[in-house]
Amino acid sequence: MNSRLKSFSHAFRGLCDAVRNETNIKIHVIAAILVITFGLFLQLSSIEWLIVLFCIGLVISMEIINTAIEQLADAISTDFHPKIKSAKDMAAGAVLISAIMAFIIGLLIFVPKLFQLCQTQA
Ligand SMILES: Nc1ncnc2c1ncn2[C@@H]1O[C@H](COP(=O)(O)OP(=O)(O)OP(=O)(O)O)[C@@H](O)[C@H]1O
Repeated sequence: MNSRLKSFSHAFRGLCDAVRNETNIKIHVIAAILVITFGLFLQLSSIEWLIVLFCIGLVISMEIINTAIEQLADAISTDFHPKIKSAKDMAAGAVLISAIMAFIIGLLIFVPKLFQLCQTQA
């Protein structure tokens, strides 16, 4: 197989493994499907779609990197090690920041749209 195609298939296998085995990633994927459905219903503008899709991609990517770091750390040692603690906590912190930012951005985009919808219905 062409080496580029091989790298792509490894990446795709990693993605499938992550979604199949990691509960947190499953939750993020379900949340992403709900947000996209809601976005279609509220007819987001192009720029709003760009921001929403970027946030979804960022949070899921961060969660996958966090899982990869956890697995790598566990493969090295499951004994307590301050550096492993620090690495795992930092990776979890990165997920937390991206999720909080995505949540705030989601509120800024969706709440005014919902108010608009309620006003037009009233
Ligand atoms: N080998 C270790 N040495 C030191 N601290 C560790 C070690 N393994 C885990 N920890 C600590 O325990 C926390 C939880 O680690 P764990 O690997 O269980 O991830 P988790 O929070 O269960 O992640 P997830 O829910 O995404 O699977 C880490 O953030 C870290 O603070």
